[in-house]
Amino acid sequence: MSSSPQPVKKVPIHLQSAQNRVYIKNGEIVNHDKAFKADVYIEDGIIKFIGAAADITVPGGVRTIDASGKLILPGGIDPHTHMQLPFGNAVAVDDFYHGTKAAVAGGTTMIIDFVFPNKNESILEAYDKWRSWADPKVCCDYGLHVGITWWSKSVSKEIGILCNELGVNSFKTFMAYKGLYQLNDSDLLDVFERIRGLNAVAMVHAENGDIIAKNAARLLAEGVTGPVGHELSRQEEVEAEAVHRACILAHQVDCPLYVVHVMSKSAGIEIARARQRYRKKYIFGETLAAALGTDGTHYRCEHFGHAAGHVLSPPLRPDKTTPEFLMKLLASDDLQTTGSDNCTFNKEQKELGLGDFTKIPNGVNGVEDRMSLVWERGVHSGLFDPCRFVAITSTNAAKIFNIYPQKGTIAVGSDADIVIWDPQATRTISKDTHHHACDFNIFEGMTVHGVPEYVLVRGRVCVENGSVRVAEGFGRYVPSPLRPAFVYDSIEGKAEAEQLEQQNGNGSSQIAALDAHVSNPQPPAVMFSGKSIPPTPEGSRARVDGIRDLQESSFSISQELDTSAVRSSIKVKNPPGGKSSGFW
Ligand SMILES: NC(=O)NCCC(=O)O
Ligand SMILES: [Zn+2]
Ligand SMILES: [Zn+2]
Repeated sequence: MSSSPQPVKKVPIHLQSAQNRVYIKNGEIVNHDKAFKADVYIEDGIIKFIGAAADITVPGGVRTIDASGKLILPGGIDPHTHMQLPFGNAVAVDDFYHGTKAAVAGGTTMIIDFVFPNKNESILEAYDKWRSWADPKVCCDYGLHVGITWWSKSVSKEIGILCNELGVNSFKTFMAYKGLYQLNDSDLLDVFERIRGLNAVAMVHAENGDIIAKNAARLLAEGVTGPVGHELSRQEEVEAEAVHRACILAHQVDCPLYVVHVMSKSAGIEIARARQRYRKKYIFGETLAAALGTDGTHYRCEHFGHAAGHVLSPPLRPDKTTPEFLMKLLASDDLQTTGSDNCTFNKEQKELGLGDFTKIPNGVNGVEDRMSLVWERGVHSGLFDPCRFVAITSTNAAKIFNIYPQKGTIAVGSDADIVIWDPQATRTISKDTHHHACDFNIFEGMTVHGVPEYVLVRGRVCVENGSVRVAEGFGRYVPSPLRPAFVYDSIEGKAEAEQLEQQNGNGSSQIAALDAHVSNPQPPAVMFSGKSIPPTPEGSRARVDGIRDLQESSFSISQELDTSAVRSSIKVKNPPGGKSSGFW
């Protein structure tokens, strides 16, 4: 990270009115590629000037914010939310108002939500429905991915319309939720091929839905009905197998693939391996605030509400070293983004799954706490620097979904989505003080460093010293154009690279290179403001050991879990009478 000043031009700006005009002085700008001291001037929601105070004339009356000792960051982009999602018999309680208010309170200034069409529903109609829910309520800008929850010629045609006319460039497929959204391999191949043909981006929920359905039925029959059954039915090899298969399916048809919610070490390793195999092309991996900030031991809590409050898919892992392992994969660019999968249900809604874990509505909070959590566990703990923090909380998502540099950077001409970040301040997370509509917080009681002192959404000051003043409907829909250069430029160099490889006849050396990489990960250079933040030696060792363990005995972690001990400790409430119709 350099601290080089930007080249500056004298910009004579003479302002008549203070409206929509903000001047931020004395802060340190942190982008994904560099950090430097400079002032920022904003007009009508756009960054107009970055440079030294001496190079700008700011008249009185303009709103001035003194950012001395603070960092000026691009607002967070959460690429994975589900506001007011209908899921089974419940609707997520964070609607587009409460959800985006919570986002802004935590320093996230854009979300990308998911349209989930029902089976046989037109995906265009579903898109319109989501727009009609979101547009009047969003407090910050938003984009949409669309779920390919079923497959037909009409869906294929409508994908083209979404891409060419409606600003959607990313489509989520499901290898889980059998009988609901799950596609088979043949359909997945067709969907990936169609997406590739449009220069769009495929996304995948990678868990093997057939295995999950079988395991869930067996566990229920054995009397394991509580939330622990959720994780037992979909242990990490079930996730890793699907990640592996999805990467190969996508590669077969040359389609870029973004794997959402990577929740386990084994799945993370599969992404790292695929990225090595394909030379960083095709495959991108996202993990979640939940996976970085807590773990699956909560499923063993005997209070149903507490355990069910942590249920999401794929589940949190009971292995307590998983969060740090995933954080290190983010540090080494084996994973690229962090989302929240914010999809919140109240205790009463979670109780739909009393007596049958497959009926617990899936989802947790995270949109408000994602930024602070990643700061705490990534930067504050010394694993990576603030530039990498910006990359994995904002810039990489903007690049992958092709909204960069409008979003994801502090630059002249970019939207003024800005967070003034106090890296030393702390806050303690609680359901009693959060801005979500839900009555539970999976990070309850955690104290985190890194607090957004000010948050500007397109130039509008929405957070100021702890007070959150958002405007319902202020946010706008942000279209995502086709062919993200960040994704497609590298893919299109593929033929050349493969030719070279064939000439060198070095197929097997790829594996050797991968093994060298994963057993000897290179810690990133951690420099900030001229100070070196060394990665903890214990941490590095833990990562190496973790990867070696995984390599020595494939998927050993999930097998080690003593399920018989868990089963005998579960109280059976309302054993199910018949076949479950839960979320498989
Ligand atoms: N993740 C989760 O449990 N709920 C939301 C739906 C999904 O992302 O699969
Ligand atoms: Zn999913
Ligand atoms: Zn999700």
